[in-house]
Amino acid sequence: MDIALETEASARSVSVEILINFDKNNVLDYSTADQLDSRGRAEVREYVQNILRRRTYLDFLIDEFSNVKIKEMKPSLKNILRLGIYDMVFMDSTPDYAAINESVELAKLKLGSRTGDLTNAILRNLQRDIDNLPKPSYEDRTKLVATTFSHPEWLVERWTKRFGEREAFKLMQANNKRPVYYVRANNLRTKTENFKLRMTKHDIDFTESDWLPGYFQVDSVAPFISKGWLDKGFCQVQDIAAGFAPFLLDPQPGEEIYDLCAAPGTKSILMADRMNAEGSILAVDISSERLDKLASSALTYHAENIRVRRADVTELELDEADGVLLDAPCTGTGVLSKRADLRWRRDEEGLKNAVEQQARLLDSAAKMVKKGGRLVYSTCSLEEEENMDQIMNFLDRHENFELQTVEGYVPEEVMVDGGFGYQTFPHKHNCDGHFGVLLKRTS
Ligand SMILES: C[S@@+](CC[C@H](N)C(=O)[O-])C[C@H]1O[C@@H](n2cnc3c(N)ncnc32)[C@H](O)[C@@H]1O
Repeated sequence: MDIALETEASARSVSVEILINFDKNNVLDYSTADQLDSRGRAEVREYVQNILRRRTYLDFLIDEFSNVKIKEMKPSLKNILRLGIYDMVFMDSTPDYAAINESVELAKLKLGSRTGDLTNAILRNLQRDIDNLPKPSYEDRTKLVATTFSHPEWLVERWTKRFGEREAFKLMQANNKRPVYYVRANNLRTKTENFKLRMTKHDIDFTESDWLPGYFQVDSVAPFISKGWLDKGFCQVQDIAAGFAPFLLDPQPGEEIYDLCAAPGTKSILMADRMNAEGSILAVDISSERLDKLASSALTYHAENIRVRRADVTELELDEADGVLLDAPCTGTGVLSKRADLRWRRDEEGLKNAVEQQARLLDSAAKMVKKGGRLVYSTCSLEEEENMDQIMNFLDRHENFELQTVEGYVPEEVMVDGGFGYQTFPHKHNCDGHFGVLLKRTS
């Protein structure tokens, strides 16, 4: 076997392991991919996210072409078939015979020759109908849509009710596409103009955004990894909508800034850049593992004004700062293209818990803002309870805060609520879904 094929074969096998673990434990753990080279690791992430983006539809196809129902299948067979069918239906670059052979070999290796034969039979059945695949035809509309677009039924119901069916379809379609990527030039290590020249010199295609300075939409982040530009701190991979919250806080050189819920730190680094690393950023997070990543990034990016503190924000007492960013933990329904796993890990109960946790975090964050100071609240959620409803409830509890306009900080097309907040949507704005507001402490 040549090296490329060998890498692909092991990437398939590792992907299946990761998907089995996800089915069993609801945890997406890529550590088994560490044994592969960088290309193999990238392939594993692609495979896993692609399968998770299409999971319900793939399971529907398995049931259509197999005599053994998916409910009765072992997790390993289920995931080998999902991967094989994904390749055959969605990947033009993999010939069907190769997808079938690889899947059969993997099934034999993991489950024995009889399961290899079963895999072969199911995939060959599908291959015969590949140009005329069956479509889900359930009477239950929610189930039909959930299967077609591979989203959980609770989200289908919620979004259809809120946006109407046509727009909900567009949103789900956007979630099932390959994500859009942006890189941001880090001016603490290079200058945006030099970074542009560097990309041009290395024949990297990019589109400079006119939404925020220093952001470039790119096809893939692979060249930035392979050329070592992330390790050298020349640029960060950061969705442009994730950049809005730090721009809204607008930290100035010399100010005292708290980044609560800061890890892994992409927004802290951006703020350090905006402050020219002058003044102070205290980056707080409850997770030491994620804070370690933040501390190491701060070194890489020359963000010398960042200090880190491990703490639960709801129990933290600090002096009042000029500006506080609360980038709260949330359901993440705005990032389901990049984090396809989240759609299977979230439910209505999780949404309720997130809302309660965000309210507690907001109340604590409010205590750390000095009079006249700013508080930015942001999420990567599309859900109103986590976003503007959350802020309205906060304002009911805190009369000494008022909403400020976001005009002048973010592009007009993403402004909501008369300019008192921003919200991006994957199907409308060609980026992840993020929400944010700017609050001022008045007394
Ligand atoms: C949305 S992520 C933050 C992303 C980060 N701002 C960035 O841009 O890289 C939310 C973070 O909140 C942290 N977190 C959750 N509950 C917390 C708490 N009670 N106190 C402090 N951090 C908490 C999580 O560990 C997680 O790192």
